[in-house]
Amino acid sequence: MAKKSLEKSKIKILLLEGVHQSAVDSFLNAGYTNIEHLATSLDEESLIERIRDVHFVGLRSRTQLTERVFAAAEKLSAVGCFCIGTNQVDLEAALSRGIPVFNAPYSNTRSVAELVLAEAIMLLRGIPEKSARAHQGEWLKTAKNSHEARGKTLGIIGYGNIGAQLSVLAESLGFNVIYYDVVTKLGMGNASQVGSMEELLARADIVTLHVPDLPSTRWLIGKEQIALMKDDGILINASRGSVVVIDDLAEGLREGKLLGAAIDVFPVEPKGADEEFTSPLRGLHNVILTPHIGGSTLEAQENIGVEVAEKLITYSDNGTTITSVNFPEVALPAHPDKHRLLHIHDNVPGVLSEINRVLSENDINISGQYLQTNEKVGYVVVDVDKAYGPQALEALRQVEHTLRLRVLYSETSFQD
Ligand SMILES: NC(=O)c1ccc[n+]([C@@H]2O[C@H](COP(=O)([O-])OP(=O)(O)OC[C@H]3O[C@@H](n4cnc5c(N)ncnc54)[C@H](O)[C@@H]3O)[C@@H](O)[C@H]2O)c1
Ligand SMILES: O=C(O)CC[C@@H](O)C(=O)O
Repeated sequence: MAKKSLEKSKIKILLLEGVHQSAVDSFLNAGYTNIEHLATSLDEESLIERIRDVHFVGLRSRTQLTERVFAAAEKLSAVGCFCIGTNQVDLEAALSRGIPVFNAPYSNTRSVAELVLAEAIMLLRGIPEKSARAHQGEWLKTAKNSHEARGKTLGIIGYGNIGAQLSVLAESLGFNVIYYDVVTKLGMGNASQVGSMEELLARADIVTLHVPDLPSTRWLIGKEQIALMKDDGILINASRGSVVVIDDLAEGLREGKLLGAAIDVFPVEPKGADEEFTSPLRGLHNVILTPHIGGSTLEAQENIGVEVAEKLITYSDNGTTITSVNFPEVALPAHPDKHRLLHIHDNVPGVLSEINRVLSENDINISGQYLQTNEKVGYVVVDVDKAYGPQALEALRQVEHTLRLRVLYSETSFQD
């Protein structure tokens, strides 16, 4: 049989938004040399043009991978989000085309936790206003509204990877930590879970948000919730811009209900450095505004680059989908001297037996078979140890409900 593998140098990788060089190096070290590395994101139209011949795309939080983009991405095999959040990707559109999406769930969590802790202390001391005044030549030397962190109550909403890590750091500084999560979770150290968000809002001196962007977390904190917070409370949001009603927060700050706030994420964020950032929070004293940089440290970005590139490389070379956020997860062994067929299909009864019928009719011997499904998609991986003709692959593609068939030649991957 003629060798069908696409040379790795022909597999096109598009990396957007200044993904760290460590990602590029990982691809190069794995033999993938056809890499386009852009410092910015692309708008939908530009992306539609650029993505047509791309096999793997890497992005951060700014690039929107919409249904229209996926429809144009005929060769796309997988998506790498070089960050935690995946709300910028239409995961359903990806899944319905048999495209797994990967992210980096841990690599920047420490960076966010450190920033939030620093902001909590700065806000407790009124530093944003004092610093701004000093820059203007004023000397605001006062202890008014200035507090130690020791003994204050930090309320964490969303006790996941970031929330739990913050909890440990905060306790070591003397904060009492309480948290609210929709899932019952064991607290780190002496931190204790409270039964409702309302209870947390009423008890915490500082409320910090670490929930994902979900329909249930949209506008979680608005006028009503701010009213429940302590007078002179502090609100920190480094999760997603859709979680806080910014106009309500601005009102709470202007009216003096809240002592301060630190906001890293916004309902609408500038697409790039040349677009003006607008927000009703601009100009308010004791408010720290940061341009979505909670996870933007060199350490985190370098680790993320390696982590996500490795996931894409492993999927390309071997078919493994472990930790994909939208796809059935399969951990696969190496496949020396075997061809590996990756069959992705709608999860309906009968597809597996149909695949095996085609293999049997084409006299293809199966040396290993793996199957995993989620509610929408089935992922069948078959290692075969016998040469086969193009008609067998075509017959597999013709199996009803097939979304995609990829073939990995023994050592190199073949994109189809
Ligand atoms: N600012 C940044 O640069 C930056 C960097 C990294 C992550 N993030 C964002 O931070 C957030 C948290 O990330 P993570 O890695 O800790 O996520 P995670 O998935 O590990 O934890 C989220 C937690 O929120 C809980 N949760 C879900 N809905 C909830 C609700 N309605 N009320 C209370 N708890 C709820 C979940 O049960 C989970 O424990 C995400 O939105 C992520 O995108 C932002
Ligand atoms: O790096 C980014 O653009 C996103 C950072 C953060 O929001 C994440 O989801 O990890």
